[in-house]
Amino acid sequence: MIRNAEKNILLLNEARVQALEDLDKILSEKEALQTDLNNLEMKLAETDARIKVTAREKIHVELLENQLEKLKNEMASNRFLGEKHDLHDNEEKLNLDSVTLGAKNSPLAQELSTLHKENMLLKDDIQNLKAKLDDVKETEQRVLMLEKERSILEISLKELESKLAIAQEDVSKLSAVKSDCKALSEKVESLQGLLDQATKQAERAVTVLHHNHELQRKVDLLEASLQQANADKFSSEKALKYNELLEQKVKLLEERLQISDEEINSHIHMYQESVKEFQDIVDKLKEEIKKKSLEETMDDMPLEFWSRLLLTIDGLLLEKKISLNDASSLREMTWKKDNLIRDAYLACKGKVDNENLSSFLKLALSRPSSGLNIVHIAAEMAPIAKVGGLGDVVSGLGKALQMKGHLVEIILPKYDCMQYDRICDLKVLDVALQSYFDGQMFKNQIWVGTVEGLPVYFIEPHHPAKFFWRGQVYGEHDDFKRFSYFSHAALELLYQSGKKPNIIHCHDWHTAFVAPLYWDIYATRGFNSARICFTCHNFEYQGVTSASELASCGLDVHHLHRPDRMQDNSAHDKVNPIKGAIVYSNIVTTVSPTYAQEVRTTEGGRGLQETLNFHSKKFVGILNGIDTDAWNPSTDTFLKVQYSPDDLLGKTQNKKALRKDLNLSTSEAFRPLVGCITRLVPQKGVHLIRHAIYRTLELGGQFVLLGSSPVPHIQREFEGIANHFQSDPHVRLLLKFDEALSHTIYAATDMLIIPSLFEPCGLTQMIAMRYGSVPIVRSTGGLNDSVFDIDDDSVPSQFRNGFKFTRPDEQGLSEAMERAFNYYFRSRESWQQLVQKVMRMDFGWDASAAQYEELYEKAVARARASKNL
Ligand SMILES: Nc1ncnc2c1ncn2[C@@H]1O[C@H](COP(=O)(O)OP(=O)(O)O)[C@@H](O)[C@H]1O
Repeated sequence: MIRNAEKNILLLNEARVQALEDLDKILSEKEALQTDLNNLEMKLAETDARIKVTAREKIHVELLENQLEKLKNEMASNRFLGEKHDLHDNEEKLNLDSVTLGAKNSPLAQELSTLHKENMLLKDDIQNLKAKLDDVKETEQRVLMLEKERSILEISLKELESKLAIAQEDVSKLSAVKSDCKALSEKVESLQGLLDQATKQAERAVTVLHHNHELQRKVDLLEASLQQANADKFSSEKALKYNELLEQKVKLLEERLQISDEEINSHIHMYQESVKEFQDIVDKLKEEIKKKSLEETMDDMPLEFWSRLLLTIDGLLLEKKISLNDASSLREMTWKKDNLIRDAYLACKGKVDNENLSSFLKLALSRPSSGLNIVHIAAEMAPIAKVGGLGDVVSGLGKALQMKGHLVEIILPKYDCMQYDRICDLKVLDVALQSYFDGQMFKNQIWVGTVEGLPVYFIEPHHPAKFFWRGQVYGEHDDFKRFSYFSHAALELLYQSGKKPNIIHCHDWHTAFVAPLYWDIYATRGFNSARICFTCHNFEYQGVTSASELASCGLDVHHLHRPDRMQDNSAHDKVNPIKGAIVYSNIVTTVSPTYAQEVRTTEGGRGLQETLNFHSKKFVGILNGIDTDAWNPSTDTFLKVQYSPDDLLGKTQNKKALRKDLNLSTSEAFRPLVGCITRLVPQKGVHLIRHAIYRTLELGGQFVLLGSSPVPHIQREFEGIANHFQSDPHVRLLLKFDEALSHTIYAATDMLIIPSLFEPCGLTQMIAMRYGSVPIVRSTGGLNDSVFDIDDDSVPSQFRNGFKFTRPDEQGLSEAMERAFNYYFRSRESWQQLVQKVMRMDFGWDASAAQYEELYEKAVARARASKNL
């Protein structure tokens, strides 16, 4: 296997070299063609110039021809006049004229003919140039073709490179297996040594045994002689003495025999011991190998494989190629990562089409499973459709739950503006899902693919309003319609595919409709296996709208437009989707414990405090995590140099590189670089961000802001500040959304500023810490739960990781910034220790996912208990 992989790598390398050579050739050909093209373009320019001269000469010729025509006319009129005037005078004039004309005519005719000739020549030239022009066009087409070929080659080169990367991964796996093998063979070798030793001892024992036999034979002989001697005992004195001697000898020999017997026994014992030891080790090894092979079969396929398999099964079911029973058995096997289904799928070469469908189906088995089936219905998912933290949560939490053995599936709208290159194996299913909206049924195309190893369903509505063909995720005038439509279609998909999820998890107001739709419409149709979990990522956005709008997605307005259901607590003629989800869900969460407290107060609840307090038993705050694979400075490919807490040199190099890229002064390497990565909305404390820029300059630092605003006046204000600092050596404002740049800023900065007025959770402070950028934050919401002040003695020192301020004003922020700068300038060593400490803190999803898991399990258990009653 190793050799094959190595061979494959060699082949890939050769192919890569070949492709590079081809590319070089094409490039040099292209260069030659480019020079030809340049020459031809020059000739063309020359020809143009000549054509212009020719045109000018042609005009000249035309002028002369006009003159000639005039003269001829004059001659004719003279002839006419001659009829009226005196003949003599006329003859004289005529002679005179003809002389003049003769004098004028002959050089003119000559000039005319030369011009004519020239004209002809020029015409020929033009023809030639046209032909050359055609050649040039042809060459251009060839260049275009070559460029196409080049891009095809570049694509195949990229493919080869990615294959190479996979092969290299295989090699690294193989090298791990190799080292295991090495360890095993070392063990076998030592066992072999033991065995050799034992064999030698056994051989020695056998020799001793032989020797003993020899002695025994001699003893026997001596005994015979003794008997003989005894017989002759009385015959002679000599014989007596000889007898005594012999007896002594026999005694001696017997003693020796006994010793040698003991020796043999001890050798045999030792031999038996070492054989036993050998057997034990062999048994242990067998056990280890068995365990390893079991582990390998569990882990040998990436999660991606299982997700793809799952989507294949769902596709077959939706396309009605397999029965619901078969589908659920196969889904369960996939969910349990069953070897049988894996092998069958691989045997079908990773394709389950009509031909091998029946053999694949034979594998249908049903076994009970311990994990839950969790379906997230959301408007965002990182990295394909991310606007803010919600996208990160859907994929981060989904991956963590998948790792814990649950079957996690995601349903998203199929936006036109997704990052399609991050979706694997995207394909459309041969099924048209019908869903209700505005009194009619509409067709939906269902797409499937995997994102970050998670199975994802994309719903593409065939609705004339083209709901998800808007070039953006949110911010459309008809968002309420778009997302209530999607919520309904998502439930319809689950219902029609016959799935029986344990948990349906919806997020924010965009999919909050799922809760009332599920309980009022779908549960009454028998689709009631699930419990609903609703997470509100920000209570500022509630999707409040006129009550009548609710009817479009099939909900009953009269039934829901009530104070205890969906009626908005402030605008009584309106409905509030978030309130509906709080009322209708089994579990309601928000994204940090502090924020969960804040929204239950009048100041923080945005009108929902009473509803939340009423439903407080099912309401809890769980701090979000971050995706530590996606946010990892030691593997981050967006960075110039990767680094880790044990090797911070890379961080310095990233700082230098960013300063250079942004044209900031690099003269003092130690000058602190402060960053801010944010949506520029009032929630984020825009006036404090502005203040932080000026304060940083006063404190001797540099400032980089990456952010954009959906609020026009804020965007304009920051454009003004950006222009003001356009060529400043210490401040740069980048007013856009740029994922790659955000990674480089986290890596380059020494501190990150987050002066939010309120912050449900906030991810930037956790990402910043992972990249060694110390957070300066306002103590609110999730910032309060994840950042602990360096100077706060009430917190154990190992948890202190940043600088916090309470009052949301300039003075509060300035004070925290000053403390941070003082800490930075006081001692490089202690700052570095702080950087290392914050980088090592665990902000992964594991702990938070475990809390969600517990909530889900409790809700499912309650549901089971109530069914059994
Ligand atoms: N201009 C930007 N360019 C790139 N990424 C950004 C930008 N602004 C914010 N982000 C990213 O969006 C996420 C913000 O999440 P969070 O702190 O929860 O704020 P919110 O969800 O309120 O916008 C982070 O991953 C952050 O890196």
